[in-house]
Parts: sequence; structure tokens; C-alpha cells
Amino acid sequence: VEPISLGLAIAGAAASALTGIISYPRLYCYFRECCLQRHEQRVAAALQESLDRRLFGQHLVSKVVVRAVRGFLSNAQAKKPLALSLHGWTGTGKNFVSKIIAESIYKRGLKSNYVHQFVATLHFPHAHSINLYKDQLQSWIRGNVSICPRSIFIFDEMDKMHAGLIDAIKPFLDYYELLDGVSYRQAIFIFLSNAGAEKITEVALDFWRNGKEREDIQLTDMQNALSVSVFNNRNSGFWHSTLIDRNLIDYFVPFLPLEYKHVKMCVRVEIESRGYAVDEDILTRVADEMTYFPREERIYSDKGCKTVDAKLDYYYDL
Ligand SMILES: Nc1ncnc2c1ncn2[C@@H]1O[C@H](COP(=O)(O)OP(=O)(O)OP(=O)(O)O)[C@@H](O)[C@H]1O
Repeated sequence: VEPISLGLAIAGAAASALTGIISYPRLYCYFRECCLQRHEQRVAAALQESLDRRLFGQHLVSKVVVRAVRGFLSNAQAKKPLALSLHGWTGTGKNFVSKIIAESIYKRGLKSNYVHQFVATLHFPHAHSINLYKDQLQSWIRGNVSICPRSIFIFDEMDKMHAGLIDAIKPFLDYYELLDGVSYRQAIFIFLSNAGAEKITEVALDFWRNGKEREDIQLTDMQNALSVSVFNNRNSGFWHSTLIDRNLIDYFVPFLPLEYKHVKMCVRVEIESRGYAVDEDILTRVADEMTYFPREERIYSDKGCKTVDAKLDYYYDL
């Protein structure tokens, strides 16, 4: 083969590969992250599988989250963005679940360019700057949704957010088709909060005291009580918020307090993820070291599964 024709052949192949890449977005998206990347059925399957395998003791969460996300993604005519509000005791899996949702939609999960996380105490620390934060929040959400309609926004520590701030995002959560030429209808908003945890615990404890199974707790046992208690709680971040007033939160997702057996499951996972063989004695000791409430019955872990990893360091990494 003449060098010149070989060169032409290579150039031709490269050009057709390039057009191939451009005309096959899937291939392009294989190498570079794309907005709206995965098909909704794949997202729903990945989400279900991941929650079933990795999330312990939260039957209501799995049910609501999978249904909500699947329904929303498969509805091409969604009238508003999806807004989920996750509530519960510390260490029960709220951040964990938002990470799993993000990973099911974008392979890079929380590291994705289309997933944005806010932590109230970090990003909005000063009460006197609330108006500035409102402006920043709006332009930041507008900018990101303009780049990618299927953006995911996670607001952590809602209960520490200054009252009224979250109302700045109300227009984006509402039923508008377009706002200044931008549609927010494909975006996903996830709010995380400890507000309502007492109410959730009260219901769970009632079930326990009446000898009923935890898994028999229904969403209806929780949802109304939860939305009212969050709305009326000055420290919920949603205090008298128009988001609740106007029914712009689609689902209140209750995280039940975790029991001793769930803590043990977390310890097991943590030991395995470090590549050690599970030593049942250590596993039990770590779970025993956690504190449990109420004081008399000692059923629920004070810190959920938080601090399990730190406790394990004592046994394994010294
Ligand atoms: N229900 C659960 N199933 C499996 N692992 C869990 C569960 N809850 C918590 N964990 C583990 O504990 C870690 C800490 O939990 P996570 O940060 O999700 O708690 P949280 O509910 O967001 O707490 P906080 O309200 O304090 O922010 C998680 O990364 C996960 O490893």
C-alpha cells in the first residue's frame, strides 16, 4: 500500500469513526458524561437493586423512592420537577440514599457534573445574608438546569437552614412550563432533614410496644403526621414554607430509627468492605458499644449506623 493511500485510508477511518461518535450519542456518552444519560428502566432497576442490597431496615424508603423515581423518569409529560423530602433520625441512611439515587441516574454519582449538593451550615451560614443566598441559589439553579435539565439538587441539613430561604426555590418546583425560557420539569430536588424524627420514632415505638412488626408500618401511618410536624416545626427549614403549603413536595420519605440488628448489618458491611474476614465477636462488640434508646427498652441506635466505621478502626487498623 502506498504511504499516501494508507494515510488517506487512516484519515478516512478516523473521520468515519468521528462521525460515528458524533452520530451515536451513546458511544460518546460512554466516554464522556452526558446529561439524561441512562434509560429510565435501567435507572429504576439499578435503584431497586442497590436499595435492596445496601439499605437496611428501611422498607418504606425503598418502596417510595423507587416508585417516585421510576414514575417521574418515565413520565415524558411531567408537570413539575420531582421533589423528595427525606426525614429521620441521624445515621439512618438519608445521605446514603441520596447518593444511591444519584448513582442510579449518573454513573459518577455525587461526583457527576449534574449532581449538586448543598449543606446548609456550609453554604448558608449567616442569617443576615439570607437575601444574598436567595439570589445566589436562584441563579445557581437556573444556570445548572440550563446546562442539564435532568440536574439533581440535594439540600442537606434542611433543619439548619434559615426559615424562608428555601422558599426562594419555590418557582422552580412549581407547575410552570418555562421560566425565562428554562424548563425545570426534569430536575430532581432532594431535601434531607432530621425534622420529624421524633414523630417517626413515636410511630415506630408504638408498633413495637404493641408487638407489631416494623415492616407492617405503612406510609399512611407516617406521611400526614410528618408533613404537619415539619411544617409546624420552626427548625425544620420548611417552617410555614410555601413548598409545603402549595403541595410542591411530592413525597415525604420517613427513615425509621435503626435497631441493633441493623447496626450489626452495617458493621458487617464495613468489615467486608475493608477486605477482612468477619469476626463475629468483633462485630457483636462494635454493635454493643453503640448506645440505644429509649433508656428503658434500648431498641434504637442513637446514631443509627454513623460512627460504626470509626469504632471499627479500634479493632482493625491499629
Ligand atoms: N439504613 C441503612 N442501611 C445501610 N447503611 C446505612 C443505613 N443508614 C446508615 N448507613 C450507613 O451509615 C452511614 C451514615 O449514614 P448517613 O450519612 O446516610 O446518615 P444520615 O441519615 O444522612 O444522617 P444525618 O441526619 O446525621 O446526616 C452511611 O454512609 C451508610 O454507610
